[in-house]
Amino acid sequence: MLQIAPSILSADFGALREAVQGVSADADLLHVDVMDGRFVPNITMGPQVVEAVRKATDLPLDVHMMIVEPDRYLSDFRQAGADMISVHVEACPHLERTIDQIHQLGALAGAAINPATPVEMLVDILPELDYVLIMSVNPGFGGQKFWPRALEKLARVRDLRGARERPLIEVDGGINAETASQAVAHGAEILVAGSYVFGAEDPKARIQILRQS
Ligand SMILES: O=C(CO)[C@@H](O)[C@H](O)COP(=O)(O)O
Ligand SMILES: [Fe+2]
Repeated sequence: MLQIAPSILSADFGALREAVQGVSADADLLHVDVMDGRFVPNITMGPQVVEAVRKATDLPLDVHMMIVEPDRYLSDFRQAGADMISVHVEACPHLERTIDQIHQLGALAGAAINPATPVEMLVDILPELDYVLIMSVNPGFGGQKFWPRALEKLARVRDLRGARERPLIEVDGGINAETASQAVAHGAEILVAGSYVFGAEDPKARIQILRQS
């Protein structure tokens, strides 16, 4: 079943609780973008914000760590309420150990990859992953244009997975009604959408449109 994960990066931070509660009945997950100004050229939120969001909703929290040395913060984010944690392959020299740590903390573990990183980097770790996050923009900011070659990458992960049910395939960046349909046709099972959902007057309606992809 297709899962829709609104990204709070594009929500009104002055009214974050209301924004989160406004989508809680319609979304499947809530996506939280953690950026450190080093792995990506932007700084966003830390465990305190995750804790606040945790109190505002029962939705599973999907925390996307765009930081260097994510191992140092896994436990803090888990304690703050993260249910799913993805780390970037490009930031993890010992990815297997990092994925194992996420599992030991009791969360689902995902590996995220930038547009320029081939999905084949994941071949040997694939059976240990709960999900793969394919970036369809260069990470760092919301509101960017979908990178069409991400579609081939989605299809390649689906091929690599073969007959197994896991890892689930998540796509993140530039998702709207049109790109959502294309992504789903190429294997996406979790759609992250920030500006398309929270930039709209009626975020719930946008979630319903994505669900029809
Ligand atoms: O991880 C990121 C950006 O680095 C995303 O999760 C964005 O929040 C998606 O925003 P839109 O492209 O949907 O506006
Ligand atoms: Fe993200």
